[in-house]
Amino acid sequence: MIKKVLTIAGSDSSGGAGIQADIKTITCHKMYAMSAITALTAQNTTGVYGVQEATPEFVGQQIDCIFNDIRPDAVKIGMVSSSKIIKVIVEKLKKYNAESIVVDPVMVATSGSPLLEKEAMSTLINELLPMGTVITPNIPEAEILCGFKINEQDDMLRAAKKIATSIKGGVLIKGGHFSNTADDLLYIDGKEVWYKQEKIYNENTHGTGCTLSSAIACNLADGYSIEDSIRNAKSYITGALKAGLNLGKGSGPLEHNYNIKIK
Ligand SMILES: Nc1ncnc2c1ncn2[C@@H]1O[C@H](COP(=O)(O)OP(=O)(O)O)[C@@H](O)[C@H]1O
Ligand SMILES: Cc1ncc(COP(=O)(O)O)c(N)n1
Repeated sequence: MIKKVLTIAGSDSSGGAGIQADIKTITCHKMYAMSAITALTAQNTTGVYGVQEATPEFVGQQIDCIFNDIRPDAVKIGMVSSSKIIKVIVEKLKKYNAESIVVDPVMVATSGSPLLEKEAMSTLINELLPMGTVITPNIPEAEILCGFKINEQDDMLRAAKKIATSIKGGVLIKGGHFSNTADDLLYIDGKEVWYKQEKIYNENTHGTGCTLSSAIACNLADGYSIEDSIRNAKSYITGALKAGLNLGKGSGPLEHNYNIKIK
């Protein structure tokens, strides 16, 4: 039976991040993708130029339609922007007992544009992150969550341990923002697991976080453990970066379908 994966996130008009990256990733994993859109962004590889939020009621209505008809095997959550939207997502995920939830605490786009309202930060931290089977902050997001600067890998471990005190699930700190390495760290059940990867010299990293979190959700839907899901997802993102797609005037998108052979 085909696995079904839901993404709750924002739309990226340029197709590299957000809902579009998620649907491409899920489809490339040969799974069935569904979406609840939290916001429309007018965005391209150079920046975010406009945001039109969905109402919280409409976000809730989309989630109801999905769960009342085609129950997802895993859920990925990306851009959530406002406190009211986060609250409705939390309420619905609890109502439907959603499982295998990957929360990517999206705060700022790769281009530097904010994607989360300031007032929503505490709701994100106190209500949404604790629902995650695994959460996937990048270095700047992890710094906000732990309250100190992360300059090296020892700091990543200290940060993960601190963040894990208020989260039941796994904490994956992504190391893509370091200059020499792209090693990610999972901290789960008091154990650290490193996913080592040398840096690929490709400036086109628009949508890497969205893609990784969706790929983790796909692997969870397939029944892999959290540890193995991240290992497989890391291998997928590395391949998508290595494929070397070069589109747009700024930080371009990934080649999601690098491993698909139809023609
Ligand atoms: N240049 C790179 N080379 C190899 N892996 C990378 C590179 N940039 C990002 N990654 C990987 O992509 C994933 C997303 O990480 P990151 O870019 O840190 O997150 P975000 O997109 O949320 O800022 C991580 O697995 C990270 O290690
Ligand atoms: C709608 C939307 N959601 C998320 C991101 C973050 O993208 P990245 O994966 O590069 O951190 C984005 N740029 N746009």
